Amino acid sequence: MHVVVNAAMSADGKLSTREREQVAISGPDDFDRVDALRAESDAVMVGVGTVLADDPSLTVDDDARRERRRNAGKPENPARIVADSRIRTPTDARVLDDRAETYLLTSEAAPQDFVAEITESGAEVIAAGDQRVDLAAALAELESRGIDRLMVEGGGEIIFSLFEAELVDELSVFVGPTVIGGWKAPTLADGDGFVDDFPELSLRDVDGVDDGVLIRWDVC
Ligand SMILES: NC(=O)C1=CN([C@@H]2O[C@H](COP(=O)(O)OP(=O)(O)OC[C@H]3O[C@@H](n4cnc5c(N)ncnc54)[C@H](O)[C@@H]3O)[C@@H](O)[C@H]2O)C=CC1
Ligand SMILES: Nc1nc(O)c(N)c(N[C@@H]2O[C@H](COP(=O)(O)O)[C@@H](O)[C@H]2O)n1
Repeated sequence: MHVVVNAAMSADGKLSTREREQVAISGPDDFDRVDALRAESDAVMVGVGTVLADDPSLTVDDDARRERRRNAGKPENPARIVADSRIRTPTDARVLDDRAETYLLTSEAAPQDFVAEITESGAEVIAAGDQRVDLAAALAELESRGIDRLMVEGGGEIIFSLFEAELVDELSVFVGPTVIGGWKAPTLADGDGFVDDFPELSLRDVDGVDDGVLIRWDVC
């Protein structure tokens, strides 16, 4: 499986505010690039923190891109994946609507009545890990279901865990023309953080997009 992490951060490295409210950091050209990246992916993944904060749809906006997917024999939207160890995804979350297939990655600690409720909402539950989602095992399970190209949109906690598990192949970051600030505002990689064995990145390219910069790295 090829895993691409894509996110937008402020010039000071924040993904959103200390209140975890969504901020449009990207401009129109970057949002369009993100839409194209979604359309090229088999699935788009977020952590449940992002579902609770943003209630994203994770679908492809552009009609022509959806039509191209249909013409290629694919579902019009990529599958949606939420890492949600104990099932905190609300049953009325947009990721559970019928516009795309949805997988919830959970752990053995997920209450069985929640599993039943979420399955009834139409999502497929994949349990991997005791207390937290074992991302390597869950991604291997997704690969066996035909997901070869995975785009991860965040947030900071799930991005850190994917780097920690050495599962990221590519990182693209849009650095936008704004300053958010705040010790408690989420950053690109939160979690426990590394103290050594830092993941190394190899610069692929840098482009001016909107009033910011798009930086793309391969993970070494
Ligand atoms: N600017 C951008 O591009 C983006 C910004 N955001 C922002 O990020 C914030 C949400 O980020 P976070 O709070 O960090 O939440 P997150 O979206 O990274 O989800 C973290 C949650 O995922 C679950 N999880 C299950 N297994 C896990 C594992 N192995 N490792 C880590 N987490 C696991 C846990 O419940 C954990 O609390 C929101 O404020 C949202 O607006 C989110 C996505 C993109
Ligand atoms: N690429 C990007 N730029 C920003 O400025 C952002 N705030 C985000 N946020 C991500 O996009 C998701 C919203 O998805 P929908 O448009 O509702 O499908 C949000 O949940 C974050 O993952 N991304």
